[in-house]
Amino acid sequence: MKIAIACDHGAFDYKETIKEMLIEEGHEVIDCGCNGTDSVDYPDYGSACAKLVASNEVERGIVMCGTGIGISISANKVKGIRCALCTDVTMARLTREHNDANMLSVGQRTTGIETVKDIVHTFLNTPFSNGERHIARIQKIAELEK
Ligand SMILES: O=C[C@H](O)[C@H](O)[C@H](O)COP(=O)(O)O
Repeated sequence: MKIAIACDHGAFDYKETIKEMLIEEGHEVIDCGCNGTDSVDYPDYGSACAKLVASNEVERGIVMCGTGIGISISANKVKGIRCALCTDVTMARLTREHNDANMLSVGQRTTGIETVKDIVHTFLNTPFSNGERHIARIQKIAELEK
């Protein structure tokens, strides 16, 4: 799968770990930064990653910051993005099945790395349920963007 990944300084270590894991597993990863632990602004990186997803240059986006909150809010400002902040595997499964989330957000300061690895695998491997009620709700989200 072609995946874009981004973080701020608060999640640089996790971004590097998850990027390496995905590449080892055979995914193509586009790294949108940041590139170190010097303080940066998460909207810059969250939006860069989200634009690659929205333009279909990549299939999925994964973003990270201290909590995962700021960078997910930023990603969700880009039209067509459904970015889900997940703190456990159940949330990752349900956001794929119910929301057809195209981006995942996690927090380095809030969620352990082994849980994050499981969340990422679940997010990438769970298909959308295609349920009629879910499709109708996602269409309503899209209407809000008009
Ligand atoms: O939602 C925002 C993120 O958690 C940021 O990673 C966090 O606010 C950065 O905080 P600081 O600049 O104090 O490292």
